Amino acid sequence: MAFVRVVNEYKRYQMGENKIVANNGISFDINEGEFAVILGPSGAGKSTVLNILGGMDKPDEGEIWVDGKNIAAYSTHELTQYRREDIGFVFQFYNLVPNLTARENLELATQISPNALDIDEVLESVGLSHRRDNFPAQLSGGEQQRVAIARALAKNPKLLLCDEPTGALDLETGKQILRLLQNTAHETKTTVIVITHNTSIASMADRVIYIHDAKVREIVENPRPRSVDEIEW
Ligand SMILES: Nc1ncnc2c1ncn2[C@@H]1O[C@H](COP(=O)(O)OP(=O)(O)OP(=O)(O)O)[C@@H](O)[C@H]1O
Repeated sequence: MAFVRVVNEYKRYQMGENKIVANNGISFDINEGEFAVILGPSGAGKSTVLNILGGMDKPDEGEIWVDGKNIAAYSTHELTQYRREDIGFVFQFYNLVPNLTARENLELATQISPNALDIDEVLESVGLSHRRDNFPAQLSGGEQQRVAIARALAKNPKLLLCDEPTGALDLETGKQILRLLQNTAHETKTTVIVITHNTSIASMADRVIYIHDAKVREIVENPRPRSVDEIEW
């Protein structure tokens, strides 16, 4: 079985009189160690999928298999543990704790995870050893996003989930972040899932899942993903 398998997943929101179908029978597979991109326009249902994969929300129907376990059937307690131990999350606006240094931000995250990696090694792997004692406000946007990625990776998660990770960055810095995420998947075998509406990223991915109007429209497997330097923006 694939490392991630989403089977016929539905999520609906009641908004007053209206029912919004955010995910309408979503199914896809992602293999371990893949750099996967979920692509679609605003409102297509991408964040809903990511939040469900991250255990922050539950589907109304369907199965969500991660590493052989159906998290859709998890209790609240099991989901809390899943979020703590198995999931690394990277957001568009970094969400670092402003009064903690880069290193302390990692320390905080690893305190709740039993599988944590060595913080200094992880900071080195994202090229930030020399900035470890700096506070977020003393770092550039790209450096802050690197700290956020390091913080997520330091937990040694099964899935690294990224919500528009380059959305707040300029082109060159965004490319560096994508390079880091692609390398992370291919070199450490961490499964990385990025949601974005930036179609340029598609050719870098091992797998692209196109979502439109709450449904999967197409899934493209890419046996020869490009490096970020080969991509036309
Ligand atoms: N908590 C919620 N309550 C009500 N409606 C919601 C909720 N979360 C999402 N929706 C709705 O579900 C639909 C899908 O939203 P979602 O955020 O998953 O899309 P998206 O593809 O991630 O969009 P974007 O790229 O703009 O973030 C939208 O119509 C949105 O308004």
